[in-house]
Amino acid sequence: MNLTITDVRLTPILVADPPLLNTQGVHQPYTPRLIVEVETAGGVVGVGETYGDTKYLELARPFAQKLIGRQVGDLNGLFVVVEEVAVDRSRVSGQVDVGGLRGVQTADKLRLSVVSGFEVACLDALGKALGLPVHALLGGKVRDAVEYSAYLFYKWADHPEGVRAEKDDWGAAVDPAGVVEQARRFKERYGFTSFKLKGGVFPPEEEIAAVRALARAFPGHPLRLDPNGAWSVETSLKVARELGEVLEYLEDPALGTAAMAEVAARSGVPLATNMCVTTFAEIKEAFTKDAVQVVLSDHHYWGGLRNTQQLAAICRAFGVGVSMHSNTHLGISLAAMTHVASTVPDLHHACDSHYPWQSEDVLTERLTFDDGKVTVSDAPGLGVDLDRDRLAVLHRRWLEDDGSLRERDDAAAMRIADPGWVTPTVPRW
Ligand SMILES: O=C([O-])C(=O)C[C@H](O)[C@@H](O)C(=O)[O-]
Ligand SMILES: [Mg+2]
Repeated sequence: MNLTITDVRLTPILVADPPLLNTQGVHQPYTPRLIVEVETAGGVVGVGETYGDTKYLELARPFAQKLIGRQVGDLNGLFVVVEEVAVDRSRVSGQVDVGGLRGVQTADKLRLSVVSGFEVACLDALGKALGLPVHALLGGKVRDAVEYSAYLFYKWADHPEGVRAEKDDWGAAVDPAGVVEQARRFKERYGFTSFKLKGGVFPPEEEIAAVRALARAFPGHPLRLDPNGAWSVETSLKVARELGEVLEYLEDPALGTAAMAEVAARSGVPLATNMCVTTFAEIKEAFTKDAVQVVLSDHHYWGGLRNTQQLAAICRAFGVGVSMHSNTHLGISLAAMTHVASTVPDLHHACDSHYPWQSEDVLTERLTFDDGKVTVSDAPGLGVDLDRDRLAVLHRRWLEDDGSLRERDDAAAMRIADPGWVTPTVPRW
């Protein structure tokens, strides 16, 4: 079996996204993703998916060229080769800014975010070539299904008038009643039993009221609130006092390890993060200061499925919980998340996924949630098939875009509705 990589195809696409609100603004009507295909001399094709903004494409293109002639099973080599690709320094700030819903922005992290799409594609190809599911290549599943939580968002019924968009059927959710209604639908449609509300949108009192309404409507169900670091330490402590009884955890209430450590020390509520621990380099300080009790991994920016397993092992050693974060993603990534999550022994919290918000996909068959869970596929590779016609349609949308949607920019999308909008400084409350 010849496992030499002979071709790597990169297809940037724009996928429909509803008007979901977060502390920065609102989601654009279409968001960029990159689909990676790795083909071997034996004719096997593996697929991966990652961020599709220009800064990722700029790295992915030269990286793809360097992989031709290498072995698809040389996963460690991906991390060596990517170091040879220069990162445009103007693309990284080295800071956690409020635009960084995913934490610090570094050259390494940019590279890892690109590698992850290729690592998944290589694992898919390797699995298909060997007749083994990706979870087997990762050491084997320890569960047959992976549980996800309902990812609730404040949202408008529609994107601003005059903006080209796909219509969704979720309606508006801008108050406690709307949030509860959205949660009911999530439960009805997918069977989710835990709920996460994306906060940092309205003043904390309104978000506290929404979580209380959820607690009344779904007694005993795990609840989370995530304002993406929008609150001060004092506000975080107030919310923790008011909601401590009903929250499974509070996610990134305040920005940065020092602030998180203070909130953790002064409140009894467990804190989760996908903002202050987003790289291996950030682990030591955060764990030493006991700043977080749950790390929400994301294989995209941690550098793939095997790095996610390494993160889980470190968390285990420190008695810190692990679960998964998600941004807008398609079925390839949901399959990848499910494979890796199935191999992590102590996964004690339902993982996040935006997938229910994505009405479009590039697969011949969408993945489904049953009782809030995705069944772990035992088919070779990821167990998904690319729909080339759909891929072409979504790529055409990217080609035809004048450039305004090719970079995800929630603040710019908000300015269409509210021309005076500027990305809020933090703490916002
Ligand atoms: O858990 C989180 O912090 C996120 O999911 C960040 C995301 O960027 C989310 O807020 C979004 O896409 O609006
Ligand atoms: Mg978060």
